[in-house]
Amino acid sequence: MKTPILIQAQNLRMQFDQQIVFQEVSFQIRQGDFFCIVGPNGSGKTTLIRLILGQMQPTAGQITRNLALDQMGYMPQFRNIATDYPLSTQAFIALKLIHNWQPWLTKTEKEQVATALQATRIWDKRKARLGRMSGGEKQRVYLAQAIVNQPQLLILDEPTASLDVHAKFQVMDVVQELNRAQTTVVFISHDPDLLAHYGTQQLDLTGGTK
Ligand SMILES: Nc1ncnc2c1ncn2[C@@H]1O[C@H](COP(=O)(O)OP(=O)(O)OP(=O)(O)O)[C@@H](O)[C@H]1O
Repeated sequence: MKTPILIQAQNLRMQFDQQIVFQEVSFQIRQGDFFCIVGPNGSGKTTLIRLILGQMQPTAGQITRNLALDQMGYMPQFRNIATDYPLSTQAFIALKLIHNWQPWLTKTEKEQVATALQATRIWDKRKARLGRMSGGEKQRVYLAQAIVNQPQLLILDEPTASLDVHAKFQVMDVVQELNRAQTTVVFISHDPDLLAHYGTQQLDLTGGTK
């Protein structure tokens, strides 16, 4: 039996001034998918993610979300962080949960941070300063922040692009475990090995302007 549709896109067209980035793009993302978006630089992968996240509206076409915006977690492309960045790993992950009206964590929220630290296998580094961690560890911290409120849909924009082979598979193993535990994954990558190994669906934006 097919699982429920979380995202449905019909005939999407995206244009900035005279530049058509893509058009006639249609797809469905179902619960449990490991949905890969591929295409060369500038083909509109990040733009498509911004449409899914509701941060932009398409020039034409329709995108329907059958889940709330706060049910989506997003890990952007690699951001390096200065070595003197003052926050610990766990404090950085908790930033996602801090509310202006209550600037401390509840017991449940502390448990959510602990769960995210364990799921991404950085529990032992929870008190380490983020700025001093390796590239692969930082990526797992960003991943932990993206999953701390247990989103139904997790969107990853080239999560392994800057990593060596070992660190790459450490990140991907965590993502695969999350997917097996029913988190739907949307995954942008240029890495054919990863796409073949983990992907269950693929949307190719190559030549999307035609
Ligand atoms: N807000 C914007 N205003 C104008 N042009 C934009 C805007 N956002 C994206 N673009 C343009 O849309 C095109 C697609 O950009 P996008 O970042 O989505 O591509 P991408 O496939 O993610 O690229 P990469 O693989 O290099 O990350 C680019 O030419 C970019 O300059």
